[in-house]
Amino acid sequence: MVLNPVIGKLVSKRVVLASASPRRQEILTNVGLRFEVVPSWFKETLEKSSFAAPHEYAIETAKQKALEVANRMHLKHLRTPDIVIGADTIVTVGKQILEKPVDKQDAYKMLSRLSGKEHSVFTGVAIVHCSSKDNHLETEVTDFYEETKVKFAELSEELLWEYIHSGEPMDKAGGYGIQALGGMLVEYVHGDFLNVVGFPLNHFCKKLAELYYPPLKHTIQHVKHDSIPSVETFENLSDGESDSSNPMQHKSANKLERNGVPLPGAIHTPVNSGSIKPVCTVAVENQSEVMEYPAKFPSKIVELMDGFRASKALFVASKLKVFDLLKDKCILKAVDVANKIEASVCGTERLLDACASLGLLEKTHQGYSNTDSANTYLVSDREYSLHGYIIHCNDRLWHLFTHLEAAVKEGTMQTHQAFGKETEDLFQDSCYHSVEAKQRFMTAMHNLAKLTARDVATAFDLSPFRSVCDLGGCTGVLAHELVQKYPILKVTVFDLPDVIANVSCFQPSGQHITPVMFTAGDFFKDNLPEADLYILSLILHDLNDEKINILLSKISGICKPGSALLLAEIVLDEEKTHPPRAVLQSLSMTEGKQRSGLEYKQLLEKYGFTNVQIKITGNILDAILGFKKTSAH
Ligand SMILES: O=c1[nH]cc([C@@H]2O[C@H](COP(=O)(O)OP(=O)(O)OP(=O)(O)O)[C@@H](O)[C@H]2O)c(=O)[nH]1
Repeated sequence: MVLNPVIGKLVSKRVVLASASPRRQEILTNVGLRFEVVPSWFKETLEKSSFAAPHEYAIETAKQKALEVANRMHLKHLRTPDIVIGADTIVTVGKQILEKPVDKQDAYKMLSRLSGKEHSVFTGVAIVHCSSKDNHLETEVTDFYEETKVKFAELSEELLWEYIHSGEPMDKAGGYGIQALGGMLVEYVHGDFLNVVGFPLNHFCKKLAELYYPPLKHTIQHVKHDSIPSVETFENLSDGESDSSNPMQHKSANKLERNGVPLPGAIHTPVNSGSIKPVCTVAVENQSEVMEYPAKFPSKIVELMDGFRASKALFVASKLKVFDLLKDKCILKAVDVANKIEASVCGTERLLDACASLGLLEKTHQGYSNTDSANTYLVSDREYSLHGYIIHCNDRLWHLFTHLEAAVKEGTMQTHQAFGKETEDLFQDSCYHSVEAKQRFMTAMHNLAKLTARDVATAFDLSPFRSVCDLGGCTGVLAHELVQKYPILKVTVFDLPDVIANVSCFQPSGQHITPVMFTAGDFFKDNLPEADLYILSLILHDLNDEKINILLSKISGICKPGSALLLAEIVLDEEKTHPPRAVLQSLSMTEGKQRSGLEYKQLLEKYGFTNVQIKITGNILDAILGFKKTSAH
């Protein structure tokens, strides 16, 4: 899933591959790039001896291929493409450059030259960004090359001719196809295999990442050197002002020149890491013109506009149990999935393609299969499955959010409008109306808790405590994490009788598991079990001030000095705009609210807890710990 964000940057662009090579088309299609193919008419006749090094020849040929297509498309009054990609692959052995053989005799000469030796394969790539100004085509070229070393075994005459007669060598640089029969001739490959096949995909993605996500000073520590930026890096960058689908807005971070004149702030790097040399049809421009670029593409907004479609595709695929069908490496065609889920073939195919585009499924010519992440999180019976929670999002939250406008206008939860029931009845109905619904809701909560419990349990040093009571601790996931980390702790989970009656099937098995105690009760009405550490995980944000007052007064009342209260909640930043997950949750208009770190501190202090510490875990839930005032305070 690391490549997708870079490739995704090109989704809204008209991309043209200026190549007739089916291998290049396949390599780029396989990673989800959408493009048109317009083979170049540029004749590969540049004078090789005029280039100082073979890779310069490959780069120049790639560039001319791409520019020929860009110019032709522009002149023919076809819509000017946004990006044209050209490539050229050559083989060098000694000082000789080998391209595609012209006939069998030529192939024979090439292959015998390569027999028993190591040679280099260079692919030059040009990424041409096009724009049309006053009907003039303007182009900016980013180019680079990749070298791979390949060693051939000694080839007998018989083998050589048999291979040539197979027909494979004729349209391939150096007279062989490493991806097919030619692979049998190869002893080793040092470097990028796909570069030999005709397109250095990894270097291409790095180049795109450089263009579309140049490192910013404050994010540099996230970018692994010499690697495609991680998803985290992309998110960081795309969330901020730096986000742009127009790489030309990042000139100062790239090596940019216009008509050979370095732009202000341009950084120069060694030639072989690629260079951007704009090729313009207009005269040298002055600086103010140079700085004029089209408005940046609103990728974040487009992503948000499409977000609801993506969510619903995930919900429906989960509801139809598509990921269950494709578990355990099962590969199915759309028609087979359609039969099993009793849906139309055309609809199923569109849904499966949508899931593939979202990185939830993989699509090959054999059919569709789960990605690793779908296997772990979307198959309904997996340990960390989010299936139950996704169904809850689909069946409940989705409907609530369709009434968001009214919710905002009225400032109230729209349960009645969405479901014809009041909130309390609805919860009872949807989550507990049948054994199955109860089980599903508890599984959803249980699995979500498994994702967060460890980080909450280890947020602070809890070794001074001897007994813990997790109020509303449901199936006891956090309780079990605590006894695992602090085996001498006596941990009690206190929850409603309906919940406690169903916790047994969620308990871990094994001889060495320290038991957790479960006590049924209502923390608003009943006496709380004694403990020197109380926990409220994901409780306070759902309660109104009155209920908070009842609960915190009660806990504070039974806490002895030195005892503590641990909250697990999402802590908002002080502007209350981050993290978005919590801010968006607030839109449900529950009677409670999300709070910032300062607000949690003040809340705990109000009920006699001091020395409040907050730990932002980096997980979904953060942790807040406050100690009951000792008499010295
Ligand atoms: O092991 C392999 N080595 C090379 C290839 C294919 O060889 C050609 C290289 O030729 P060129 O770069 O000139 O590209 P063309 O096919 O002529 O297409 P253009 O329209 O882009 O000029 C290339 O197709 C490689 O894929 C191979 O398949 N295996």
